[in-house]
Amino acid sequence: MISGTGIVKTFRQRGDVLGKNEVKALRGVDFTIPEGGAISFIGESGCGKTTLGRIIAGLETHDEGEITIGGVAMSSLRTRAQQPHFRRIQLIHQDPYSALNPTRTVHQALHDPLKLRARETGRSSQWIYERAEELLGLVGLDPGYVLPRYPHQLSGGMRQRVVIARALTVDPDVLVADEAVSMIDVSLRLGILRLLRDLREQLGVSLLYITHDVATARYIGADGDMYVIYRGQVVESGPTETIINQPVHPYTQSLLSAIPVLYGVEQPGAEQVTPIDSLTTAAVGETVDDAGCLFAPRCPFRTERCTRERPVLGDAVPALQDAEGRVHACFHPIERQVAATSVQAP
Ligand SMILES: Nc1ncnc2c1ncn2[C@@H]1O[C@H](COP(=O)(O)OP(=O)(O)OP(=O)(O)O)[C@@H](O)[C@H]1O
Repeated sequence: MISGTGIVKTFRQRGDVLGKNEVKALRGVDFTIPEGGAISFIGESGCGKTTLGRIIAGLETHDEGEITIGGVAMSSLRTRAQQPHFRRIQLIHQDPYSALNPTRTVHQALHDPLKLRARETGRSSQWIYERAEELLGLVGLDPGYVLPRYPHQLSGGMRQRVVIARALTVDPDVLVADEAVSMIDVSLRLGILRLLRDLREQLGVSLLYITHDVATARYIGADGDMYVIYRGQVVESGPTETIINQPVHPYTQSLLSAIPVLYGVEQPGAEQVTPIDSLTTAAVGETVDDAGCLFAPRCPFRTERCTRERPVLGDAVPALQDAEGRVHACFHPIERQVAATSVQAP
């Protein structure tokens, strides 16, 4: 199990002593990735989800908080000693082309990490070749075809499968998929999502799925938890199906109201919330950063209290965690029917 508590990250520009241009990317985030489970971080661009994914994968430092991997608190270790722990968490980037070295064939891309793995586990060089073929087979590629090829000779979907195969060379416990299908041709996306789900089933690897897209998050982690992030704060979290079917935070409701219609003729629930995208960014700029709910300037249900006080996840009214296992940071949590519902075609 991997967990994080109170993760804070602020980006500061060099020389910005007064912190005038600092960006509060994460404001005290808690999360748990259960063994073999699938969770998702969801939110609009800039909310901090990529930064959180990078911190979890050990690719970015954080200012406050603790990451615990398999019961070991990372703050108790020196950077070098943290590396084998973070290696158990592999990040899959959204752009498979930039993730692969264009001057190296697939064979070369897999050979180096496998050679290291062979050394660690006392295996032969023959094993390296066999394992490369096995991993490519596992991600649905024909080793004979892809091994001698360079990234540019493969489709976007194939490249992403190679990136996933490379991540698997170290036998990870967790795959962090950051918008893993957003730069892939639409027709190939479902195949990659299905592959991630299959890998979880076959290998028992946990998935952390980072996205702005509710539908794919649901596909990947319907049985896991969803964390809705707004401006660096988790505003609602809990079982994915509960969050999608009975969201209580107005931001989650806005995200869900904005889901495109998927099947046949559908209409949004009667209580649809104004999709936040239709609000101006000027409204966002009105947020007073040190007080009040971060979502208040865009919230159609805000009250005077919301502009004065900041609700904390789990502390807000009512009690800590409701019967559905969901926590939220809102003073006025009300279930609203916002997701699209099926209606009869005329
Ligand atoms: N290296 C950096 N230096 C300064 N600011 C950064 C840096 N990385 C991220 N940020 C800022 O931190 C905030 C969170 O960024 P992050 O990339 O984590 O968001 P995101 O939700 O993943 O967005 P996207 O989906 O667009 O990648 C943003 O305001 C971003 O501009």
